Amino acid sequence: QATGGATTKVRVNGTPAEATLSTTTGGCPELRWHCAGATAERSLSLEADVLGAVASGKEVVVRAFVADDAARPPPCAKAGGKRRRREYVFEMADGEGAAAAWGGTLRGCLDSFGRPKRLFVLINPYGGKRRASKIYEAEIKPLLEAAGVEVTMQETRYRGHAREVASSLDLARYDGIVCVSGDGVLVELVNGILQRSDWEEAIKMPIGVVPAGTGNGMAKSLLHAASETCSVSDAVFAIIRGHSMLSGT
Ligand SMILES: Nc1ncnc2c1ncn2[C@@H]1O[C@H](COP(=O)(O)OP(=O)(O)OP(=O)(O)O)[C@@H](O)[C@H]1O
Repeated sequence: QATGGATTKVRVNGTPAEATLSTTTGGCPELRWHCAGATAERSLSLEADVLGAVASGKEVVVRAFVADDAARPPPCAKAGGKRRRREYVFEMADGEGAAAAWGGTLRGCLDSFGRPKRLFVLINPYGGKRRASKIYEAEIKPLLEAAGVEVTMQETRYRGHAREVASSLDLARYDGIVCVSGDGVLVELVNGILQRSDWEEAIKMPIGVVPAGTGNGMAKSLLHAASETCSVSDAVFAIIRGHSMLSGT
């Protein structure tokens, strides 16, 4: 709040720039900067583009998930193209105090979005083309780490295992459950939850699905409803941003 709208001299990944962190305007807070000599202003929407942010010394490192053409007209325009992880290092001309203030404001904004912090991830290594475990290591884990999500991972070892896990999982330890699978494991998970004596409370647990099966009908329709394409990284990013199957968002 204290830094809302103020323009500050920075270096962004080494290039001198003027940057603004606006948190006071209505709509989604955003980070905008204009590099010396550049024509276009660049912007990141905290809600739609940013995974996490940390201040360290006089730097603020912002981890984002954006399309290559990150220069977009503000505010919060949807990026075209495939998103990938990018890191922006803002070195504050005003030093450590300014970096700490920005870091605090960014974290405060990100925290206010109600994103999940602790996820239980269930992976079916035998679903679809049997690539779920590789997909997890290569694409899912790095994104969740960049977003600072604490993950407990469990691979299903046999048919019916997901149902068993869901029927006895200590749900208080998690903000959500994610299936890296097709529809079969997802159905088992829901059935396991419905089998619990506390099912009426337990069924409120947010559930997400990352497509790693054959048909992936559920992942496709959920991502379509959220105007996202059906890719692993889009599904993970939707989960990081707090979209889940049961909330219907
Ligand atoms: N370790 C395992 N060994 C054998 N079968 C398993 C194992 N883990 C889960 N399963 C079973 O695999 C079945 C299919 O899984 P899943 O839905 O993930 O993939 P899929 O059938 O390829 O995808 P879709 O359902 O989207 O077409 C599930 O019903 C589940 O019971």
